[in-house]
Amino acid sequence: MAKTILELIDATVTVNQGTAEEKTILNQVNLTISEGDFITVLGSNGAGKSTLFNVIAGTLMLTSGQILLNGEDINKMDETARTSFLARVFQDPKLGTAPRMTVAENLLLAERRGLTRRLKNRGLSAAKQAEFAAVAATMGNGLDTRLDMATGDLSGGQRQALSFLMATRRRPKLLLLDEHTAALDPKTSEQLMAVTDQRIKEDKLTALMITHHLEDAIRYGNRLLIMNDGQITLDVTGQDKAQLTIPDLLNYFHIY
Ligand SMILES: Nc1ncnc2c1ncn2[C@@H]1O[C@H](COP(=O)(O)OP(=O)(O)OP(=O)(O)O)[C@@H](O)[C@H]1O
Repeated sequence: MAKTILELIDATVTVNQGTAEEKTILNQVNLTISEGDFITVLGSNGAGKSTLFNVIAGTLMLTSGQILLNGEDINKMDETARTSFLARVFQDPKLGTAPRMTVAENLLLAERRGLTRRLKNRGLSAAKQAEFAAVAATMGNGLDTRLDMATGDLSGGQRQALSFLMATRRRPKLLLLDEHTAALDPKTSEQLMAVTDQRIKEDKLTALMITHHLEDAIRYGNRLLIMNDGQITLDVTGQDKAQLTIPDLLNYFHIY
């Protein structure tokens, strides 16, 4: 059996406590994530999907319940500390890359995050440049020919491909994809999705991906969650997931 990497136990977040706006936005969620899981996450607007990611990433603290990484309570670990094992890609291509730095410099930054200053300040060698060109070429969108271009001048698709490369460069133990293809045109979105799937499989990454594309949620990953009103209302894996159809999913949405 695959090893458990992350566990949420009765995870609850209540905002605006003690006021008229008090609301429980994550409601006693229990979730066990195994190493190598690729979990697609569906749910209507406001269902709590980003809240779930925020709790895992440490941008939101639990009001009650527990979050365990390899069995250790990390509820008090802040967002910065969690970047040692976790990376996140957002919907907006502008997040996650520094616009005035070149593509190669951004990649170098991602690779050296958390290292000592001496190592960080090492220049960009020809060998490194060649390595980055090879990595960027795997994205299949011309990013490899733009290594010296300021990131702010890239197309949205190229910039999002760079964000994805930066997030996966150091093989995070946990990868959170927060609608990372939603802002792209259909062809570019499909291309990034295929590369995402390939990278997750090849590097044996553990990943969660929020999406509103029902087709993608069924097609990719080994497990599918549906969230509604701060709770996980469907959690299917393996064959049960593979057999799901779009009408099945629509049916769940109508129920909730
Ligand atoms: N920090 C916060 N303070 C108050 N309310 C919040 C906070 N974060 C989220 N919410 C509320 O919690 C609910 C769930 O929000 P969340 O962003 O998790 O939904 P979502 O499923 O990601 O939706 P979408 O598909 O629209 O991105 C919403 O009603 C939202 O307004």
